Amino acid sequence: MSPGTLPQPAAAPAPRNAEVVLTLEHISKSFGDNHVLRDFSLELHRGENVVVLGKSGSGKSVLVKCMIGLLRPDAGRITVLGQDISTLDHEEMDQLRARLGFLFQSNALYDSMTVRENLVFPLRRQWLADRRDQEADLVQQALEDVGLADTANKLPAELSGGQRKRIALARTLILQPEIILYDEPTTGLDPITAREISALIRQVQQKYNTAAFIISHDMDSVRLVADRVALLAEGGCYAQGTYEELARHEDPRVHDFFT
Ligand SMILES: Nc1ncnc2c1ncn2[C@@H]1O[C@H](COP(=O)(O)OP(=O)(O)OP(=O)(O)O)[C@@H](O)[C@H]1O
Repeated sequence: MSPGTLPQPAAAPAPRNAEVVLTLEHISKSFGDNHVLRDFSLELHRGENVVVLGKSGSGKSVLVKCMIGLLRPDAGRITVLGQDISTLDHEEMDQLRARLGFLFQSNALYDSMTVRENLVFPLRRQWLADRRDQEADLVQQALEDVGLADTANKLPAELSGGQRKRIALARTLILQPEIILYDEPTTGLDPITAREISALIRQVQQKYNTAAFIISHDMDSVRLVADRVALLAEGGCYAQGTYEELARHEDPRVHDFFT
């Protein structure tokens, strides 16, 4: 790559006809007089990366918390992998969450555990007992997927910020999630490392055909990872389209994000 040349987005799959794996229908959520979500609707397809953009305080985290059952919307329906989450009991919700992957901004790695111990930790769930005898292979595969095959015996403190982000992603991948929720995956990383993480998000999508719901403010990353961008404003899905479509949008509320 010559200096100053921007990396081009990887060729995206054509997910529009693919199965819908997550549906948010007419979601509303208020805290007292603060009407955070108002009639928000969005669909996510298998194999598709959707980025949700929105100003600080617009309700992105509230939306994610509703999706994973940590907050109950006041109105609307959320269907994840074919299940209306309002009908699930605690255990059913837990089992559904195990089919989702989360990559938190903080990485949420255990500092006192080695990389291997961090990776096997999520496999210790009761209903995943059948995968326990494959632990070593699963750890190896997940570390290879993120390009860090030789770090199994290291502690998180011995790794760089970008490497810790990769290990956090490996820990998510070990559960073979069908949908991955990324919360600002490149925040706090330098621009080169941020691009490497964006490329990795694309590689994971292409290898496993996972769907991803990504919250990001990093427009370089948004351009690289998004098949579709949805703008959360005034509590609703204010606009959606490809990165290029929204960047050309006439409404300054939309294209201001891209300038
Ligand atoms: N548990 C809660 N109780 C009361 N208000 C809440 C609660 N959670 C979120 N809010 C309010 O909802 C609004 C949206 O918050 P949210 O954290 O979803 O924003 P965000 O878009 O994720 O912002 P940022 O980009 O800064 O992380 C804010 O006004 C916040 O104060």
